Amino acid sequence: MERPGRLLLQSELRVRNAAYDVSLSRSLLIWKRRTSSPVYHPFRPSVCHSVPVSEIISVREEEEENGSRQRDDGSWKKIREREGKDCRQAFTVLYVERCRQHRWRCAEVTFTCSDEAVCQHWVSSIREQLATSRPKHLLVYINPYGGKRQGKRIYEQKVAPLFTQAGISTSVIVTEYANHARDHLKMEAELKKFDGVVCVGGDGMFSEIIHGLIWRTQIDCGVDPNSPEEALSPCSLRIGIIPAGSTDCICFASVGTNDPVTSALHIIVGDSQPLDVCSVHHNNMFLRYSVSLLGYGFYGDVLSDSERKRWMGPARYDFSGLKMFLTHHYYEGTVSYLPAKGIIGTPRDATRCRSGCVICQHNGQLNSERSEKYEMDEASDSESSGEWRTIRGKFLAINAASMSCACPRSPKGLSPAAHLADGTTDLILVRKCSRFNFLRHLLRHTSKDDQFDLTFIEVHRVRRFRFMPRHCQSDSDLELDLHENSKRQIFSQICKDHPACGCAPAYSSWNCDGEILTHTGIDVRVHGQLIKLFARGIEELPVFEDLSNPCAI
Ligand SMILES: CCCCCCCCCCCCC/C=C/[C@@H](O)[C@H](COP(=O)(O)O)NC(=O)CCCCC
Ligand SMILES: Nc1ncnc2c1ncn2[C@@H]1O[C@H](COP(=O)(O)OP(=O)(O)O)[C@@H](O)[C@H]1O
Ligand SMILES: [Ca+2]
Repeated sequence: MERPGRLLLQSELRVRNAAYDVSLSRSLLIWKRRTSSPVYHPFRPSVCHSVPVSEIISVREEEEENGSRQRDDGSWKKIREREGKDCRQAFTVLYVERCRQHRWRCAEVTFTCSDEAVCQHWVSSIREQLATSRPKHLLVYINPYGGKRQGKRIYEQKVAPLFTQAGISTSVIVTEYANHARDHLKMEAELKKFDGVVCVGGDGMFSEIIHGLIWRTQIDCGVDPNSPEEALSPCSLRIGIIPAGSTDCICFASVGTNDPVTSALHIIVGDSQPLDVCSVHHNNMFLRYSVSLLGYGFYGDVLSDSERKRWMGPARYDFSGLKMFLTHHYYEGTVSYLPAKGIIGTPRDATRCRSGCVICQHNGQLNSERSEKYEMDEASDSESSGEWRTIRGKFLAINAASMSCACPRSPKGLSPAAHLADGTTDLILVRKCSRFNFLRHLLRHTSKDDQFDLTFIEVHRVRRFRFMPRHCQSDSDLELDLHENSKRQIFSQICKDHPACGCAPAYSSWNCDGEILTHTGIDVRVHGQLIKLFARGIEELPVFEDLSNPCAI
């Protein structure tokens, strides 16, 4: 916890029936019970509370009317009788309170004092401190169709009242069809009017939002969004995610929980978390962006199968997950990748990306220096200097995790040590193995055991990678392979159209943040810290009492 710093204001105020020394600095609001209070008890330790100013949600004056007080929002609150006759003026501070499992809730404390001018001075001083980096106008998109179809209700009941309390104005659009939000952001939205965009939905809905926003930013900055070699311009508007989808992995991996109230509070206090974005191209043609999982094989098949079972809601993933595990398809192809050099951290680290992550800061800085130095073409430079590595094989899954991909199904995620904003993605290759071994790997996503500590798994931290399915390889490659497996190749082509015959298909599809890609051969490049979320990364859970707590001083 921060030290208080220079005091802006200090008064004796009352909380309920007790006198408190209350102080405000740029960083902290502290209220400490005075020992001279009439209700002071010698055997009870003095009570001291402190709240970082950055975690104050709002402050409101309690207005007096007919002997009782009325809140700014119109609800009635009897303060006078409770607090003694000399206490006439009151204000209430709403602030963030931490609960279990990274959840935040809104707590409040009402201060009273006899002097109206003092009271107003407090309210205006606190409001002044809240003025920085907080959103005032937000553009909200709600997907009424995602998850359990509760997006609209979640927003109206849990989020909108908090935005109102915090004095945030909103423009709300309930989407009417897929890609409505994306196209509105691309072509219509008056972005200058807003301080941020809010996405109410799942990972697929978030994907729509970033596609609209990144595209629009590139057009506004004169950057060609189609070119795989262009350095993309970062988006200035932050994005808030109110989880209302099926997996909500982007929210879970950046906040630590899928809880609409917690997300709303991170938006209100104006948190900022940069995020890496991968661009995906096919033959120099832009396909999509991805921030969490790009998965071929197992996760691609689960997604394709589950889309046909949307009526099941989020349970569709469990059904299709089990089905695809039993199907046990493997796919052949070539993966080439450009290892991330000069960075700190590896995918096998014990350290995790947490709030204020120093690895993201260090590597983020390195990436921006690199892109200034080598603006030309990093990829072809490195290709000629032989930095690319190539692996050919049979894979059950090829996954690129640009963040941990933690979610309620797998609380540590697909790549537990991946970072939100280090400019890299973790490329996980699961080679063909027995069902039993694949199950061991999958089960380790849900336990403490290392899912990479298996002979058929390899993981690399990369800046760029390419995948080419075997049947799309060059003629010379194909000639070599034909001798080895010509029969299978012919059958698998046929069997893609006739799955009933029981042969394995030749191709899977890519699961790109929960959306299916139409092409299998792809070129993926990480753009470090391209977007920003209203989040602060997962907070470290307190292990022992913080000795720098100002209340202990
Ligand atoms: C037999 C025990 C198996 C346990 C395996 C658990 C592994 C789960 C890892 C899940 C990683 C999820 C990565 C996130 C993907 C989402 O982007 C995507 C779309 O989300 P949404 O739009 O909110 O629906 N979700 C999925 O692809 C679901 C994958 C589920 C796999 C079982
Ligand atoms: N009004 C709408 N009707 C139908 N589909 C929509 C609508 N709005 C958004 N979508 C699409 O719904 C899909 C799933 O959305 P998402 O919010 O991610 O839910 P889920 O997590 O359940 O997949 C996304 O592909 C998104 O483009
Ligand atoms: Ca990353």
